[in-house]
Amino acid sequence: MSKYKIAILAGDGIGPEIMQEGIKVLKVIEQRNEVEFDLIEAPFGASAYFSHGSSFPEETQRLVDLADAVVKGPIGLSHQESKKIPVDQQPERGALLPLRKRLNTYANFRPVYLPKSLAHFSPLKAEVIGEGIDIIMVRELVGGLYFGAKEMGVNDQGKRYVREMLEYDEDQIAAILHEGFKLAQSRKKVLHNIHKSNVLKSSVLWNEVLEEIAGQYSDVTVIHTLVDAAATALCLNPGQFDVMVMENMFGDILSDQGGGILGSLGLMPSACLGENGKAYYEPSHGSAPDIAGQQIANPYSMIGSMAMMLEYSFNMVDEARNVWDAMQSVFDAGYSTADLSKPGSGIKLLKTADFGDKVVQHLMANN
Ligand SMILES: NC(=O)c1ccc[n+]([C@@H]2O[C@H](COP(=O)([O-])OP(=O)(O)OC[C@H]3O[C@@H](n4cnc5c(N)ncnc54)[C@H](O)[C@@H]3O)[C@@H](O)[C@H]2O)c1
Ligand SMILES: CC(C)[C@H](C(=O)O)[C@@H](O)C(=O)O
Ligand SMILES: [Mg+2]
Repeated sequence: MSKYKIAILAGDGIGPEIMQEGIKVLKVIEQRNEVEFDLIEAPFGASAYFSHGSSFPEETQRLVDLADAVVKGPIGLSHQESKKIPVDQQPERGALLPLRKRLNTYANFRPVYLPKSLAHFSPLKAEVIGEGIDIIMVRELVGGLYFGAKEMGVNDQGKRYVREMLEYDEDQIAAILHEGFKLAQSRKKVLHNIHKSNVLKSSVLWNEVLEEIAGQYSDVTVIHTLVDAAATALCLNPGQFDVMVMENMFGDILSDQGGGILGSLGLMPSACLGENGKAYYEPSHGSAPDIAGQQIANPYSMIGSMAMMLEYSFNMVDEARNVWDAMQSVFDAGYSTADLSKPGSGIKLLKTADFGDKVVQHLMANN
């Protein structure tokens, strides 16, 4: 019997609601495999700030250090509410970025997936979706603008100013590019390198490093695309992309655009991987304060993140596949949550918990 300790950080907004559905799925996986999941909940995010005085309390820090994997719901407050917390202690700066740094999860895999049969979820025309969308965005997660030196103050002319640095060294760049190349090798052997070397020196170094290591992956074709052009191409012809590799900020923005072309951020799971098995799993989206507490959020992103954990942290590849298939079966049967079931769409509406229940039913049926 394998035993795994999983830190459960439910987070804010819709976090607890969608986490609940992911846990339902893990319980099923546990029942039918020689595996035991020790699920340990811990405070994290704005809710933790209010209850414990810190958005990443020490007890949670200790837990993520010893856990075999961490699953995390989205954190954060609405723009207005966030003013109740001092800027540096807000959960994005005070919890999420420190979690990424602590586990050194430099490689963030964000699948953007929509089979042809679900093209009606997308705001794009069926002919634009073509044979479907099947992209994995590989985002560098512990460098760049997010973690560079920052300074704010008043300059010699008495003007307030800010300076934040986009910093990378060659090892950080090589590490994420290797991830992109290896993934491309296991898929269509095409790597879209997303950059902005016409302006940013960071992209010039990025591309230099890419040229240096590309020889190790001679079976992979590299296609260079400027990030702004990539944004357009994602809307006009998403089918041209397979593996896209990019720095932190580009990946943040393009992955949300990925959710847009699918039809909902609720379809965006992700895996954040580091060295020596360190990993955490989270939806790509935020805490959705506009719909929190109403049981209308789509838990696909959270359940999908758990499927990625089964595959990457526990090597339970078949069960991960079963989870994806079960979610697909719910959609194929004509159901979805409110984000994808607009009035008149003909799609039968499910509450958050009902979606989780249906996934469980399909999983059990596929035993
Ligand atoms: N990794 C994270 O924890 C993370 C990621 C992004 C944003 N945030 C934080 O979340 C807060 C809200 O940010 P935002 O409103 O800009 O973005 P958001 O991703 O929370 O929401 C954007 C839109 O997508 C919808 N949406 C998101 N997830 C959904 C789901 N599972 N099902 C159905 N609809 C869904 C929301 O209702 C909203 O209309 C902010 O505090 C932000 O900093 C956290
Ligand atoms: C909340 C925020 C810090 C985070 C990011 O920008 O990385 C989020 O938008 C994401 O995409 O995970
Ligand atoms: Mg984002």
